[in-house]
Amino acid sequence: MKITIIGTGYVGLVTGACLAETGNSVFCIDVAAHKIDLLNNGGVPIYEPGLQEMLERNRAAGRIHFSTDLAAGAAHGDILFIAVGTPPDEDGSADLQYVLAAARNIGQHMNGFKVIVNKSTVPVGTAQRVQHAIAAELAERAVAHPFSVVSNPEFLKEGAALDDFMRPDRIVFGCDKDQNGVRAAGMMKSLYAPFNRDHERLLQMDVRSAEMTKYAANAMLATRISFMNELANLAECIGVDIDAVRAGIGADPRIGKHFLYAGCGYGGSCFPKDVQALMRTASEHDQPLRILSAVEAVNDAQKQVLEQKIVARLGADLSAFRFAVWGLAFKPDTDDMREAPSRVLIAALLARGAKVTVYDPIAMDEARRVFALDLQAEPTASARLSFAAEPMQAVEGADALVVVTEWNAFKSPDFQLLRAQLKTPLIFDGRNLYEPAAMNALEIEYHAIGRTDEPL
Ligand SMILES: NC(=O)c1ccc[n+]([C@@H]2O[C@H](COP(=O)([O-])OP(=O)(O)OC[C@H]3O[C@@H](n4cnc5c(N)ncnc54)[C@H](O)[C@@H]3O)[C@@H](O)[C@H]2O)c1
Ligand SMILES: O=c1ccn([C@@H]2O[C@H](COP(=O)(O)OP(=O)(O)O[C@H]3O[C@H](CO)[C@@H](O)[C@H](O)[C@H]3O)[C@@H](O)[C@H]2O)c(=O)[nH]1
Repeated sequence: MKITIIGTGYVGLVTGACLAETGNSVFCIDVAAHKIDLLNNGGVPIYEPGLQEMLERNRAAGRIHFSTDLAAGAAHGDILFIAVGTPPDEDGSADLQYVLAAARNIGQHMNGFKVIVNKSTVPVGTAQRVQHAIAAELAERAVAHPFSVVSNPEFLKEGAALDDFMRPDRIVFGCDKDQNGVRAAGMMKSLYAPFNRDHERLLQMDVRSAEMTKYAANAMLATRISFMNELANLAECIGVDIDAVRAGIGADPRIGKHFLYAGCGYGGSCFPKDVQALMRTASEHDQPLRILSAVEAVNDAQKQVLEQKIVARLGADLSAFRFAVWGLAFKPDTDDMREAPSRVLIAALLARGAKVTVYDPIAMDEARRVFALDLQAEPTASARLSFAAEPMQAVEGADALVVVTEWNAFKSPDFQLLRAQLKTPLIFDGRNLYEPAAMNALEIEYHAIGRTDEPL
């Protein structure tokens, strides 16, 4: 099929690559000319495992093209995916300006029957707004091309995006019941057939329910994490190991063992903004979601837990100390630092006068960009932040190591070397990577999340 993807970010680029991989002719559009130039020169603007290779393969086969030409994009695809950002507005609601701009562009240039698919995460009712935006442009042009707007939210996780897309748990899509909607549903089923070989993955529903499903999924996952983080904080006070509790409750299939890890808070471009947007929708309808208010408040507090542990151990004035920080991305296997807990921690340490040396296996370029912005008004703090070329270099002569992201490379370091490199054998671990008993044996003082130092 002929497919156009509008927006070549994490979702658009992965969607485009995977649909090209299954043989479709894919045209990717973005307003950011530098991204399109990079893609046309063989580069990839984001880090996502396997993406570079998949794009190369499909580019060589002539199945994927990149352009800033919206008119050509609107003409190319029978199915047009909108995969642009929906960042939080000032009041927490999803900012739909990019989605509606893409819709207007489609209306200005479409040239026949089109299926327009909302892939972006958008509030209930957005498909209708997209529909009106396109219809208004068609009316302006005095043409009457038929079209249908479909909701097809995306559930991929960064760092595992290709696998999630190629082998999805489910593909949710919502279509209208009118003639164009039925035609659109048929085209969606054909497009996704290669990802639905067992005939169990496609979940068709009405448009509004599909829109809501995305927010419900992220809100449920965020709730699990805040629940575990709050229990972890209690566990520390009463001599309980949260990791043992996780194993114990996770064995119940009604709870499940996945996505139950306590840590230093959830980040990323999705959970924080989607929890906020759903709360906003709820309060607009006078149905406040009290659980989600708590989920958000717990997460904001959890991002400060490492700082609190450091202050409890070393004092409020940290100007005599230098900290090594391992992990900057909001999770492993991505370069994405949007809402990353590392940013909250590093800002707090610098504000308390500390020196900080950071290391991340992939996100170093992004970190330089992000901290240049975060610290632009604070040159003295900025001067106390340095970037290491490898993990042990960050640790050398540091007063403590703080682990913020659970990259594989941090899971089994040479502990003897680590101990020797640190000025003080002191670790604060926001991701519970190490065994407290083993740290005891190595005479490393170890502070983790919700764990005791009792040998297991
Ligand atoms: N990142 C994820 O893991 C993930 C997963 C599932 C769903 N989502 C949702 O998907 C959407 C996109 O997220 P993302 O992380 O890919 O965003 P992103 O910021 O990485 O990419 C968005 C892209 O859209 C482009 N763009 C903006 N306006 C445009 C326009 N009018 N025409 C063409 N291009 C335009 C931007 O230049 C940018 O390259 C969001 O709604 C997000 O909530 C994200
Ligand atoms: O047990 C866990 C699991 C995750 N996290 C944290 O939660 C955040 C989000 O992680 P993850 O969900 O793996 O990454 P995302 O790429 O943000 O993916 C989420 O957000 C996407 C965008 O909406 C959805 O498509 C995905 O299904 C959903 O998992 C990260 O900071 C993790 O460190 C924990 O603290 N404990």
